[in-house]
This record gives sequence, C-alpha cells and structure tokens, in this order.
Amino acid sequence: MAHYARGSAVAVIRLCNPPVNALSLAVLQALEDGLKKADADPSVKAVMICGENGKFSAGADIRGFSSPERHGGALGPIVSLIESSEKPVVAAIEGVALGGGLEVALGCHYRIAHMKAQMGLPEVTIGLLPGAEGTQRLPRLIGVPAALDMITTGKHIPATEALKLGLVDEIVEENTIEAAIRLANKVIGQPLGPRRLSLKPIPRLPNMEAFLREALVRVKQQARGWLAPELCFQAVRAAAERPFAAGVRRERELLQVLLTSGQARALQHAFFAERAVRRWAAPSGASWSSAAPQPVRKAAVVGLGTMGRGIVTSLVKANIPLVALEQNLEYLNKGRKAVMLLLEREAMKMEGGAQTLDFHNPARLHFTVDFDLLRDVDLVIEAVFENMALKKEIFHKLSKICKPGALLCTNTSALNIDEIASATSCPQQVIGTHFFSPAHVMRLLEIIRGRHTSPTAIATAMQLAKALKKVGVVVGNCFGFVGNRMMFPYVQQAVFLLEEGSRPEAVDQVLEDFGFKLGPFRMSDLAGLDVGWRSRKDQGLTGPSLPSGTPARQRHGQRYSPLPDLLCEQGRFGQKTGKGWYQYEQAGGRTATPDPWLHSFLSHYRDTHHIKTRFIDQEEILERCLFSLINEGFAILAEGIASGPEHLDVIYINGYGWPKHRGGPMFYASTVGLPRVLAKLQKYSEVHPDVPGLRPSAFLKKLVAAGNPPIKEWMSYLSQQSSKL
Ligand SMILES: CC/C=C\C/C=C/C(=O)SCCNC(=O)CCNC(=O)[C@H](O)C(C)(C)COP(=O)(O)OP(=O)(O)OC[C@H]1O[C@@H](n2cnc3c(N)ncnc32)[C@H](O)[C@@H]1OP(=O)(O)O
Repeated sequence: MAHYARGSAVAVIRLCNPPVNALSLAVLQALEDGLKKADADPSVKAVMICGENGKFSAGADIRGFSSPERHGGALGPIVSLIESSEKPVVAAIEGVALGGGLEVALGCHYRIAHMKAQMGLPEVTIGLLPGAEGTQRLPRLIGVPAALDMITTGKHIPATEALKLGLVDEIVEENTIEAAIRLANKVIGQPLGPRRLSLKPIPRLPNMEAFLREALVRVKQQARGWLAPELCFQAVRAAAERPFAAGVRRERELLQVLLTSGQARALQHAFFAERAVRRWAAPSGASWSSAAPQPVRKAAVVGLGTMGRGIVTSLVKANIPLVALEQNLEYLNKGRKAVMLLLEREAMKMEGGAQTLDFHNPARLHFTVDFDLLRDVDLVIEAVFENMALKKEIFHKLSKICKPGALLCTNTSALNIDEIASATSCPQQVIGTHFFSPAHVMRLLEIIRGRHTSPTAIATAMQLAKALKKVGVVVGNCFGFVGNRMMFPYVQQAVFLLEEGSRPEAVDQVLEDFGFKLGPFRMSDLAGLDVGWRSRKDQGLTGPSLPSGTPARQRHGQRYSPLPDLLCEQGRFGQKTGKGWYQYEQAGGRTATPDPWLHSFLSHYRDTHHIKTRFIDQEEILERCLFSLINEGFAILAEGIASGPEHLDVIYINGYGWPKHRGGPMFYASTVGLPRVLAKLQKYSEVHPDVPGLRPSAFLKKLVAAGNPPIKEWMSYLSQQSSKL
C-alpha cells in the first residue's frame, strides 16, 4: 500500500509494504492513486514521497516477476507520471532506495537522502535491467561512466557517494522527512522543466565511442555467460545515442529478452535461496527462530597455516578481538608475518585505510604459543592440519582450558565432527565451521552440526557467519559434508575422462564455458594435489597402507584412477610446485599452460593399462561431470544431510564457483528436467557399472516417478525422520 496524507501545502505519499516496501502491484496502484489525488487537489502545491519504517523501497516485488501480468512493466508509466507532475515532487530517501525504488526517486524532481541511506540499481544481479526507464534517466543525471558502473554491477552506493555523483541533491543527518517537506515548500512555484531528467541531454564525453567500446569489452570479460550485464550496457548505450523515448523503447526490448532468458529465474532462485538458508531447523524442533546465539566478545584461532591466516583476517575485519595461536615460535612468526601482510592489503582496500582495522593493538589481535591465553575466549576456531589424531588432541586440550560454554569450532573440510567432539567433555559445544580458501574472501561458511551439537552452538555459528559477512549454511555430518561430498564424483569423472582419452584443458574448457570460474583441473592445481593425496593415503586408497596385490585401477570393487596419485609421486602438486595437471611459469606461478609431458604421460598410462582411447565430445564431458555431482546432491537430500535443494545451490554458488546465473546445481537439474538427468545417468551407468557416482540415486528416481515435480516440492517426497541436521 501507499498512504496518502495532506498536511499544509505538501501531500505525503508513504510507500508501505513491510519489510522493505517492495513495489507490489497494490503499492504501485496506491502510488498512482495518491499522485492523481494530489494533482486534483488545488490546495496541494507539492508532493513528498517516502517509505514506511525508515526504508524508501527495495524496488519491484521480486516474487511478482514469475507472474505473467508483471511482464508488462507497470512501474515505468508511474515514474513518467511522477516526472510529468505540474507540482514539484520530492523523494525522501531513508534506508534503501534500490531498483524500482531508485527509479521512482529518479522520476521525482528533487531527491534528499539520509546520510546512512544506500542506493543502487541491483536489477542486473537478479538477471534484469532497470526497466522502469532507469537506464535512460540515470545517465542523464550522473553521466554515462558512473551510470554504467552502477547499472552493470548493481552495486549499492552510500548517500555520501550519491551526493558526490549528483544522484541526490542533499543529504541530512537528522530527520529526512522534515527536511524533504522543507525543501518541497521551498521549491513550490519554481520551474520544473530543468528538473525533469527525461528532458536533460546526456552529459557528453569527448571520446564517448571509444569509452563505450572499452567498457563493453570489460563488461563481457566479467560476465562469463551472464547475460544481464551486457544487456544493461546496451540499454545505457541507447541512452547515450538515442533520444529519451527511443531509448525507453530499446530498454523495453532488452528487458523482454532478459525476462524470458531463464537466467533471471535462476538468479532470483539464488536470491531467495540465500535468504532461505538463514532459516535453519533441527529435527529436535529447535530453529533459527527459537535458538539465541551467544555473544562472541573474544575469539581464538588455532593454527596459522593458509586457512588460519584467512580466518584471522576475517575476524579482524569483523572487529572481533582475538588470540592467534601456533604450536611454536617459528610457525607463529611465519604466521604473524603472513597475517599482517593480508591485513595491510585489506586495510588498503577499505575506506579510511589502516585506521579502520585495529590490528597492531595486542588487545585486539594477540599472537601467542601459550594455550593458557585461550581461557577467556567465547569461541575457538581450530584450523590445523587435516589429521584426526591431531585435531582430537587439540580439542581435548581446548575442552580442559576454555571456559564453560565456549564454542569449539573445527575448520575441517571432511572429517567426522562427532569423533572430534568425542575428545572433549562438552560435545554439545563442538561444531564444524568449514571455511573456503581464501577464507577472508570466500563467502561460504559450511556449518556442520554433530550428533550432540546444541541449538545455541548452531545459532552462534550462524551469527558468526553474519558478522563475518558470510553465508552460513547448516548441514549434517558425513564425509566431505555437502560441498566436498558432491565435488568428489565430479572430480572423479573428470579424471576418468582423461583415462578414456580426454585432456585436462579440454575438460576445463567445457566447464569454464558452462560458467565455472575454474575447471576441475585448474581448480585442483590451485588447491594443491597433495591435499587429496594425503586424504587418500589416510583412507588407505594409496600409499604404504594399500594391501599388496590391489589392482591399480580398482578399490573395493569399484573403478579407481591412480592418475592423481602418480602425479603427486612425481612431485607435481600443482601451482605450488610449478607443475600439476598443467605446467606453470615457475613454482607458485598462476598461468596454466597445457603440458606436453602430461599428454605423453597420459598416452603411456593408457597403453600400460590397455585403455582404448576415444574422442569424447563436450556433451559427455559436461553431463558426466555435472550429473554425477547433482546425483550426489539427491543422495545428500535423501539422507537428510541438508534441509533442501536451495542449501546445496547456495553452497555451490558461494563456495565452488558455480555460475550464479545457472541458479546452483539442483536448480540447474530442475531446468534440464529430472527425467533427462535420470536417463543420462542410466545411460552412463550402463557403460560404467563399476562407478557408483553414475548410478542414479533412489530419490532422483522417486521424483521422476512422481512426475518431475517443481523444485519447491522436492522435499515433500521425503519423510521428516531422515533429517540428520
Ligand atoms: C518489469 C519491471 C522491471 C524492472 C523495474 C524494477 C525492477 C526491480 O526493482 S527488481 C528489484 C531490485 N531490488 C533488489 O534487487 C533489492 C533486493 N533486496 C535486497 O538487496 C535486500 O533485501 C535489502 C538490501 C533490501 C535488505 O537486506 P536485509 O536487511 O539483509 O534483508 P533481507 O535481504 O533478508 O530482506 C528482508 C526480506 O525482504 C525480502 N525482499 C527484499 N527485497 C525484496 C524485493 N525487492 N521483492 C520482494 N521481496 C524482497 C527478502 O526476500 C526477505 O524476505 P524473506 O526472508 O522472506 O525472503
């Protein structure tokens, strides 16, 4: 709704649709009615538009985009109606003015904002463009370069920056509404022509053509298959090259393309999935709404290897005082140096520089080798080597030293949380917090609930994720949890494809064309091949504990590829050694080049094992890698390791470089169609009966038998009892 009220000469229209005043059809109708009422009332001399509860508006109601009548775009004509008003209209921007919300403000003749307000046109992030004439008005107001930046990235900008850009006329520290009414009274009777953005010429650049050409190259490079940024660019180019009305027509055409592209639906699924995962629930009935987090006033990180360093950096950035602990002075000094370097780099990126990150103060960040200094911390994150015995030893020590109630988190990527917790006297306080490398950059935090983990511990870990500006996803305890467990069959297929005749660069190309930032081989080289090798040795799959006589390409009756082990035996650990699946310019180098040595090594390997080489096409590469990953996702859902498909999607988008415009692996499966995914898995499984990852999961079969229900209904085909959360 929008409330209309008339006080003195200024009519007030207040957008009202909690929690963010999204512009539903009802709100738009009420806004239109309010404008017409104000126009018809001779005692009204000016209009002020604001939002209820200190928020202007977060834009069009995203949930409404799936309904066909929304495609017509009711908002554009209303923005035009505001602009053409003969009475001055002032926008009072508090909280957020995003998307259609900002477009409404652009239709107003004056904009006044609270200094804490945020503004932006984030439509691109949900696969759309600012289709209420925003692509035409914004460049006229702030110029093409700044408008292009805002529209193609969707970034939110603070009021102070908006003022510098000329997006708002004034910012205030106190009461925005009163200031807007004062401004409205002041401008009564002044000419409105110069305030109507549709009539303004585009600010000229001496080299507009060259600027646009270069900008397009940049936009395309960053988009990697994501359509919206390029179409946003085209709409802004139309603003630069055509009169307003023609630009608006072009904007509409481009919006139609996006609305029907499928990417918008995928990105909107991702938007709501990220919000859905905040609402965790345990089978005990405890949930996000009932469990209260414990305050974390002081934390500790144990282990200053690559992960520990990133975690420390994350905590410092979140302003949480902490103790960083290593086992001896040599490791401590090495870790301290690396952390300081990271923090200095982060401080440079932040507004205000080093002053905003107080990391030189030992009361905020204390490096030590003394376990006793962990006595008063509220939360510890252990980030040592991935070794069960070592982790258990540390947790035993922690449970003796830390104060009662302290949360004990383990940054393991696969190990059993219950076994780690068994080394303590407080298993209810033990929880997995799986960070992704680099831990101060990657948004995902997989939060693993053990059998005894308390709801308070889960709530505290989720709160921590929020404080670190990460997306926390609660999952159950199994080998590899959700992310890595789904990754195993994907990487396994990639390696099998090499055995059968493909090359690392061919497999990577297919998956990078699909939209992954890195294909599986480039990714393995970056992460380090030795990590998986160590884990396989611990599992007895390779190395000295492998029983003699074990067939080279079989383990426990299933197909196994020793290729990654053989590379590690040659000292090829990936980027860190300058050689892995690719060759690099030097140890630590980042430019992957196909390696003739590896190609001949593969030929020799195939000859040794009498494997007939064949040509493998792109479709098979894509399907075998992705469908085996998705298949594992269905098994995870059936076992109750995750609460729903959207959890898996959020994990993959934020932790594994899955292209967001494809909505996550489970959403992707729903768009391919489950019958097709099943048929393809059945086909590949028949050819490779010794590969369990290709054997269709019972849950996938059940959904296909149930008639391929929409993704939202999948979980209703499982019983509640199966939940391991
Ligand atoms: C055909 C015409 C085409 C183009 C014209 C215009 C298009 C648009 O305007 S598209 C929408 C553009 N706006 C956005 O993309 C903003 C999206 N929202 C956000 O970024 C954030 O929600 C926020 C910054 C506004 C607030 O963040 P936070 O405080 O963290 O709260 P939540 O994100 O949890 O949001 C609370 C609650 O509100 C729901 N919600 C937010 N925005 C919208 C929206 N535009 N439409 C519908 N619902 C919205 C959000 O889902 C949360 O609800 P749930 O927890 O139930 O999911």
